[in-house]
Amino acid sequence: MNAALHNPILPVDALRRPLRDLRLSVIEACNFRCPYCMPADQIAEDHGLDAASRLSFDEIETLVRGFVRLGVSKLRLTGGEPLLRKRLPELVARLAAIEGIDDLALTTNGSLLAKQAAALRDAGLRRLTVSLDALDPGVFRALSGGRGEVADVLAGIAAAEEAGFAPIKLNCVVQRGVNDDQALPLVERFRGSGHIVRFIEYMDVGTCNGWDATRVVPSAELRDRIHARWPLRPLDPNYRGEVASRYAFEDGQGEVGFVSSVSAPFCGDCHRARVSAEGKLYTCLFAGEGRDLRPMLARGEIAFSEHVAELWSRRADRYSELRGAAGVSRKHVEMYLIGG
Ligand SMILES: Nc1nc2c(ncn2[C@@H]2O[C@H](COP(=O)(O)OP(=O)(O)OP(=O)(O)O)[C@@H](O)[C@H]2O)c(=O)[nH]1
Ligand SMILES: C[S@@+](CC[C@H](N)C(=O)[O-])C[C@H]1O[C@@H](n2cnc3c(N)ncnc32)[C@H](O)[C@@H]1O
Ligand code: SF4
Ligand code: SF4
Repeated sequence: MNAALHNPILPVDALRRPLRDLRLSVIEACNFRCPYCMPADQIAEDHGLDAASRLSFDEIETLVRGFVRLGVSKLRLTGGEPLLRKRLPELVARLAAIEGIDDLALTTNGSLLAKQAAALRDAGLRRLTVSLDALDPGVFRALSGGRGEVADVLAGIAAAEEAGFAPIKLNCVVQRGVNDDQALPLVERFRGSGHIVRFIEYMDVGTCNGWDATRVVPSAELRDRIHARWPLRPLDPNYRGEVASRYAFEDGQGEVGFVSSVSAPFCGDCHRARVSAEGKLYTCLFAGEGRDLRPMLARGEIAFSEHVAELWSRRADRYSELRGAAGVSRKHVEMYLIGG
C-alpha cells in the first residue's frame, strides 16, 4: 500500500512473488539453548559476533528504508534473542518512525520481557510474539537447554499485557514425545485470555539440531486433538500469505493457529526476506548462504534498494515444497542466525 508512494516499480521474484515482509535479526546471540535451534553441546557459551560486526542502528535504518522502497511494509525484529541487543528501544523508535512501515513486530523468548515490555511499547513496537514451548517448568527448562524458567516468561507476558500488547501471539514448537503433551494445557491456559497460541511444526532448519521427521507432529493431528476437547472452526487469513492457518473456538473463546511448513508448505505465497545481524540477505529460511548487503548499504538507500531488487528478481526458493525431492540437499543456515 505504501510502496507505490516510494517506488512505482516493485520487484517480483522468478516465481512472480513480490517482496512485502522483512524479518531482521538484530543479534545472533541467545541466553537460551533450545535443542531444536542452538543445542548446548554444539553452540559455545560465548558464541556470537563481536558487537562491531553487527549492523549499526544507522545501517539498519538505511536498510529498512531501502526495503520499504521495494514494497516492504511489514517488519519483524528477531534474533538470537533480540532483547539482548543493547538499546533496543532506541532502535525500535527509529524504525517505528519510518514512513511505510505499517506493521512493526518482534519475536522473543520472553525471558527478559518483564523488564523491557513497557519501554518497547513506548518506543512504538505494536505486535509481540513470545515463544512458549511448555507450561510444565521441567519440560520448559529442558527445552531452553537448562537456561530458562517458565515463570519468567509468564511474568514477561503479563508485563507485555500490562504495557498494552494485545493480542500477544504465543508460539510453541511441537515435538512428538518431547512436549506434545503440553499442547492442551497451553490451549486451556490461554483460551479466553485474548492471546493466540500457535503451534509450529518442528522444522529441519540448520544442520546441528539432529532433526528427525518422526518427531514432527502434523498440524492436522494436533488440530484434531484440540477440536475433540474444544470444537474449532476455520477462519480466513488476516492477509494473503499469512503463515499460520487460523481456527476459532466455537464457544467464542478466541483462536489458535498452526504453522505447517512441513506437512503443508506455503512457499507459493512467500513474500519474506530475511537479513542476519551481520547484514546478510537470505531469500529463504533454508537458504544455503546469504548475500552480504553491507557494502551496498554504504552507498545509500537508493543504490542499496536497486541492488536488493536485482537479487530478489533472481529468487526462486521453495525449499519446503521440494523437501525430500531428489537432488535437494541440506546445507542450511542455522535458525538462530536467520531468526526464524
Ligand atoms: N518454512 C517457513 N517457516 C516460516 C516462514 N515464516 C515464518 N515461519 C515460521 O513460522 C513461525 C511463526 O513465525 P512468526 O515469527 O511468529 O511470524 P508470522 O507467523 O509471520 O507472524 P504474523 O506476522 O503475526 O503473521 C516461526 O517459527 C517461523 O520460523 C517461512 O517463510 N517459511
Ligand atoms: C530463532 S527464534 C528467534 C527469536 C527468539 N529467540 C525466540 O525464540 O522467540 C524464532 C522462532 O524460531 C522457532 N524455531 C527455532 N528453531 C526451530 C525449528 N527447528 N523448527 C521450528 N521452529 C523453530 C523458535 O521457536 C522461535 O519461535
Ligand atoms: S529458539 Fe530463540 S530462544 Fe531458543 S535458542 Fe533459538 S534463538 Fe534462542
Ligand atoms: S521454505 Fe523458503 S520459500 Fe518456502 S515459505 Fe519458507 S522461507 Fe519461503
